[in-house]
Amino acid sequence: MTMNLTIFDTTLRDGTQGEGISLSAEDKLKIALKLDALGVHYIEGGNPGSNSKDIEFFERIKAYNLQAKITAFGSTRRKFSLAHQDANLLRIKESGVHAATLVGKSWDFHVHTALQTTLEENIAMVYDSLAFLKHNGIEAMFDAEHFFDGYKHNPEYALAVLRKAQEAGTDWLVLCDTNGGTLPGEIHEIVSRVRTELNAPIGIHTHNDCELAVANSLAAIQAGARQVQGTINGYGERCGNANLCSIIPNLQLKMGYNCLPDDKLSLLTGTARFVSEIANVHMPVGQPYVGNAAFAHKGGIHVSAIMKDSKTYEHIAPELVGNKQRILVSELAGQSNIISKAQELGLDVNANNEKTKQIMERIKDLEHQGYQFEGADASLELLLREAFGEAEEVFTVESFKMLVENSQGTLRTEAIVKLNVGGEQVYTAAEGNGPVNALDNALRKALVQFYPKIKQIHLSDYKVRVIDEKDATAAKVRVLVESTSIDNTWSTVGVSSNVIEASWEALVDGIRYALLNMGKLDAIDVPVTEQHGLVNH
Ligand SMILES: CC(=O)SCCNC(=O)CCNC(=O)[C@H](O)C(C)(C)COP(=O)(O)OP(=O)(O)OC[C@H]1O[C@@H](n2cnc3c(N)ncnc32)[C@H](O)[C@@H]1OP(=O)(O)O
Ligand SMILES: CC(=O)C(=O)O
Repeated sequence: MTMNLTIFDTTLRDGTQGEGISLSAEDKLKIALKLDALGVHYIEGGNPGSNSKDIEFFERIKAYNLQAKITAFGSTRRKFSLAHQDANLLRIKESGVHAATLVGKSWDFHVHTALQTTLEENIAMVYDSLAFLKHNGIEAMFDAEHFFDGYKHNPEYALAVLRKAQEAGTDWLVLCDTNGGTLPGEIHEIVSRVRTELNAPIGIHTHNDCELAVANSLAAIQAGARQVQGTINGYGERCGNANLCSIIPNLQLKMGYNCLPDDKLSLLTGTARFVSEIANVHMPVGQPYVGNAAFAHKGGIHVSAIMKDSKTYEHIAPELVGNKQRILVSELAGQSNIISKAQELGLDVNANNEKTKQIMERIKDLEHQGYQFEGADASLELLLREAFGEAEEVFTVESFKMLVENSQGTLRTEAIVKLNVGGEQVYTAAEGNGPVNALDNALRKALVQFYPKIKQIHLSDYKVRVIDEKDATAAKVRVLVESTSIDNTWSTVGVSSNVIEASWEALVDGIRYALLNMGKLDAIDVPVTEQHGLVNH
């Protein structure tokens, strides 16, 4: 029979202890709803004894009928005080949660150094605080902080703390590798020993300081732990917490445990990206399972095999976790990459096609010159469509000119562009707060009368990279431009030893791509004005 595991998400508590992560009560609500939809069992919402934002979260979340249990976090009572008078424990009770986690010391060194109290007083703090929760009808989890370090230094004391927590009626004993320095073999051995000594169900909470948080969580489960604590995308203090986006599919797809209902696992990628968006933290492309490149194939040999059977280079079907396969085209491409990409675009292509070989050579040559198409999907599409004769000529560029003038301390930048749109010549001038902005404005101004929909497009990112640094200011640069419309984002690339020219190339490709994809015809409904052929200012 498949074993059920309990997934405890602490993105909203331990995740926010990660550098650069700050969530408002509103952000926390949105993430909690997403986590609930994913099917996790516990959502640790924060620390009501810490700040009013968390108190607000616990108040507002009551309006929702969630499947997951919302839990509050706090620590054991302060030394030499009474649990029922402890401000932090009272805040937990007042938050109205039905489940709470208390962190307490299990390493004698910490008791002496951080708490500066006696080993006996710490044990009393653990007992009193957990008993307080139970007395108030709250499900209690004990996060035994630094348990593995504590066990290695003084196993009798570490186990005595757990025994006392169990005696207080604790529902879960959660063993924490707080400093993240323990190895998987040690975790397995220590969890196994704890299981022989105590009856309460065991949970695991690990940190990623040795890049082992996921491995350590799996080792604990193999040794009999039944609850895993972690965060979405591994956010957390220092190097982060255990990444649930890796732990859950490993446990469910590889080790045969039940973590989430089967139909929910496919929500994992969407959840990871949603949380990264709200937290405003860029996701590493290569993040396992849920990253953009987790199932992206670049090497020609890989793509050739993938086209025969995806299993040749994919450890699972990406759809199981809600991700998708991507084929990248670069100088490492073989014909298979081009064929696959072209097929995706609906172009008529086959391996015997001489054109495919020519395009491959052209892409390799352009990459050699400094272009990079794996990050410029739209430029690649234009290149392929042009090569297959399927790109309509929406406009051609006749010339452009830049003027940068410093007049009495005021900098003025103006761009003038000359285009040919359907046989008609258009000159436009526009100012901008810099050369790229001026070029962008002039280009749009020239085209908007033919294609009003370009008003919906804006430039959302602009990156410049120097390609051969040794040539200093004469070096070639690669410009990547990201453009966005209401429901789409695309990237284009330009390369030149002149940053203006590289930017112009990327800008023009960005607009051309948009016009081809929006459908040129639905834009011609605007009457042609007498302004055509004039210089607009
Ligand atoms: C491993 C973990 O991740 S544990 C969770 C860590 N998370 C956080 O700290 C975030 C939220 N924390 C906070 O908002 C604040 O630290 C608060 C509100 C909890 C406490 O704030 P303050 O009262 O100003 O104390 P401060 O943060 O400076 O120091 C912590 C105090 O708690 C004591 N303490 C630490 N752990 C425990 C514990 N398990 N049980 C009881 N007291 C503890 C410390 O000894 C220290 O007391 P001292 O001031 O007498 O030396
Ligand atoms: C409780 C906790 O976050 C830790 O020990 O790491």
